[in-house]
This record gives sequence, C-alpha cells and structure tokens, in this order.
Amino acid sequence: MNVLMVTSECAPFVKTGGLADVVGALPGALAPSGVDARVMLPVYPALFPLLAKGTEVATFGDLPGGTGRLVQVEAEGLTLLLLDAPQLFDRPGKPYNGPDGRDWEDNHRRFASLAQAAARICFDGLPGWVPDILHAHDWQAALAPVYLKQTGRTVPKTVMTIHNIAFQGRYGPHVLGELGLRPDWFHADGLEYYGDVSFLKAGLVYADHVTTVSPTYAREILTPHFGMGLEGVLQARTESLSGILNGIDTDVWNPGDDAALPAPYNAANPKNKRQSRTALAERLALDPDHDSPLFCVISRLTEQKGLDALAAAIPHLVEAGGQLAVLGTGEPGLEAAFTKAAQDFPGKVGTYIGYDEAFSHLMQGGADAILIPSRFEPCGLTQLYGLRYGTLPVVARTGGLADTVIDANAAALAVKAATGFVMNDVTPEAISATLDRVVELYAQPGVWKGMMRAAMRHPVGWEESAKSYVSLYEILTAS
Ligand SMILES: Nc1ncnc2c1ncn2[C@@H]1O[C@H](COP(=O)(O)OP(=O)(O)O[C@H]2O[C@H](CO)[C@@H](O)[C@H](O)[C@H]2O)[C@@H](O)[C@H]1O
Repeated sequence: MNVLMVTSECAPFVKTGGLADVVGALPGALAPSGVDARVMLPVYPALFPLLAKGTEVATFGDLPGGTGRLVQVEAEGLTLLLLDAPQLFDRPGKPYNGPDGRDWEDNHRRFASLAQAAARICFDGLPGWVPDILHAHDWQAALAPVYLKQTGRTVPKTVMTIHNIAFQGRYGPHVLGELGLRPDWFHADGLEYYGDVSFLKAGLVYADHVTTVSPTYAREILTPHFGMGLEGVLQARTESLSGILNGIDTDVWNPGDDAALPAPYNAANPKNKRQSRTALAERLALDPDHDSPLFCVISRLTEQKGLDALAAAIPHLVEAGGQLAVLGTGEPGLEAAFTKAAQDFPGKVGTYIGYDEAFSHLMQGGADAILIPSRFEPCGLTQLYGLRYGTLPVVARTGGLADTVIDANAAALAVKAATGFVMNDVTPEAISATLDRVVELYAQPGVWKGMMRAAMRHPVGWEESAKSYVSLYEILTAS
C-alpha cells in the first residue's frame, strides 16, 4: 500500500506545531504494516541542504504559482518528496508568514501549488511508485483531493485530516480561476463558504474520508461551538468521518534516552527526574525548591490554549506554593503577560519567549506537571509527552485531552489509574481550584509517585492508531 502524505510541515525538518510531529512520526508507524508512506512538502530554506542529496523525480510546468520540480530524498527514516519552487517557498520567516509576522499574501497560490503537484503525482505516478491513497493534512493540503476529483478519477482514494479547524484557508472568489478550480463547483455544497473559497471546506466536501485526531474532537466538531462554521459540512459527512487519536514518537520522546536531559530516568526508576528539575530551575532562575510542584507550559501562546485564563491564575498558583516555567511564542498580549509574571514573581515564575525544541524536552523532563487549559484541543501532544515523562498533565476536558488523561478523582486514585487532572471549565477560578488539587496531592509523595508511574506506563505510542489508519486505507482502497 502506497500513501502520499501531503503537508506543509514535517518534524524534524520544519515545525510550527503538532502537525509536524504527527506527519514526521506516522510513516514510520505505518511501515510495519507494509505501508510505504512518503511525505510531500515544500522546500523552505531550512530544507535546502536536503535537495543536494536527492533525486529529481518529476517536474511541473504550470502549477498555479509557476514551475516546480519534485526531489525525492531519504532523511531521518522518512522518504520525502520535496516540492522545489523557490519563487513560492524560498523566503525568510516561517512557513506561513514573513519576518513581520504577517501571512504571505500569496499563501493561496503557494499551497494550491503544493496540492496540485500532489494531485499530478497521483495521475502520473513516480518512477516505480504510484499512490493508492492521497492523505492530505490541514487546509494547506486540502485542495489536493479537490484537484483529483476535478479529473473525474476515482483512484487514488483520498483522506483529509483536520489537525486544526481554526485555520481554514479562506480567500476571495477571484482565486477560483487563478487556482484552476471549477467555477461550477463554487456553490454552498462545494467550494464556496459565505461568498469566499475555503480550502479546508473544499477538502472536507471532496475527500473520500475525513478524519480528525481524537474521537472526542470528531464528535465535538459536529456542534456549532467547536465546528467553527464547518459543523454543517461535517454533519453531512458523518458516515465518512472518524477520530483517530494521535500517538507520539516514543524514541524521540524517551526520558530514558534523551540528550536534552542531564540524566536518564524511567517508570521503574524515576529518581533522576530531580536532576532535570534542577537544570530547568537553573535555566529559568527559579528557586531550587523541591517541596512544591513545578508547573510548566509549552505552547503556542494563543486563545485556543486558554492561556489568558492561566495567566490570570498565576498569583493563585504562586500563593498556593507552586512554581511555573513557560516556554512559548505567539500573541503579543500573552507573551507580555507571561513576561510580566516572571518579573512580578522572581524565583517563582520563569518565562522564555521563543521556540526551542531541546528546551521543550528539558521542560518535560524537569517539571512535575504540565498545564494545558485549552478551549479546544483536537488531540494535543504535550499531554502525551507529559505522560511519557511523568509530568502529570493538568488539562481541560475537551478533545483529545479528555481522551488521554485520567483525572485524579477518588475512584481513579483507588485503583491507581489516575494519570493527571481534568477540569471542566477554562476560567481563572476553575484553574485555581484544580491547582489546589495538584498541590494537595503533590504533598502526598506516595500518591504522586503512584500517579507518575501510571502516567509513564500509559500507552502513548502510535501502534494502535497506526492500525486504525491502515484499516481505513484498506477499506477505502477496497471500495
Ligand atoms: N515554544 C515552543 N518551543 C518548542 N516546542 C514547542 C513550543 N510551542 C509548542 N511546541 C511544540 O509544538 C507541538 C504542539 O503540538 P500540540 O499538539 O500540542 O498543538 P498544536 O496546536 O500545534 O497542534 C494541532 O495539531 C496537533 C496534531 O494533530 C494536535 O495534537 C493539536 O490538538 C492541534 O491543535 C508540541 O510538540 C510542542 O512541544
């Protein structure tokens, strides 16, 4: 079975969030089942060094954004198909925006080119390799199933995965012609979304199957609160919609073998976690205190993640005896709030504004608990890393957070099943009340250690979910 994954980012090469982790790990998890999954993504400057090591396998004369070529290269255990179109992707800044933080004005053309190149591979195949499935991730890849459908072909089958429904790729109707989309499909049951073209909606309508990254989120997005305007489109597709929980790469995220930690530890022998805590406290100038919980945040600083409510609860966190380490980048107001908290509570709150992969590992290794009070969370990966590192997740009851963390209620504690703390609301008051529960259990070392053990033994790898993707691919190719 050959699967063409189409994506705008892929770890460890280019990453702005969880999508990259998933696409970077899933092909390896599918391989034992005989799936040859290749990852197609654009050549941003960070990927230049790979180009020289690869082989050109296709050229494109007339993508919406001009010409391009496809270079295949093996790297980090993945087979990458790199779309080299410098006029679109050789730019400073991040994948979606320039150094000034503003989205590139031609993002519609950039990612339509990626999608169209993917669709072309499906018609023409590559030397010795023809996809059985095209698997598109998020809005940036969402036109690939549409371009395929426009040809009238029924193979390969297409899967559209929603990692974040908040980003939809919405552009004015003038882009229809430029992107080579069928004008007669510009209607409410097709490409059109309130007078505009919506990439994500189009993918949801025209893909053979839609998935999202947890079972709870697959139900939530059918409601107006979570569907972000696409609930109607999704309701029409419930027969072809499923939630498959994300896993994590347990080799990359392994406290027993992690170069970012001062000493390895594991579920059987977690003692060395203290050394990571000391290193983390030093790095953020926190008091070297082991008697109260050290919380961490590793996140894009956005409304989605509920961090405004958390920022308001920081005085309570400190008063309750906790410490807080923050690693994140995002909305200026939130960056300022966490920077100020570090100034207001020296030794108790430490903030690093920036993106630092190695530091995120040390944070997971050194903190006692990770705070994820998201307003919505399709799956969430940092709670899974937290479980693996014995860093108990403190989460909102939503999406994949609800599916992966077992609250420390009396019943769960009695059977030693509890792995974290789950709260029903995202308000400063609800967060404060949950922080009190954490502090209370942290003061009972026997209970806390039991929870750490349960967390570290909780399965977070890709095995089960990879099987679910394989059966989905098999059902689709057999239909
Ligand atoms: N400043 C920083 N420095 C270093 N690393 C940082 C960082 N900020 C964030 N990260 C890392 O970025 C990733 C974030 O992944 P998440 O799944 O938690 O959220 P995201 O919203 O990006 O992903 C979306 O897609 C994923 C994948 O499907 C879903 O799990 C999720 O719910 C959905 O919102 C993690 O690997 C985290 O460690």
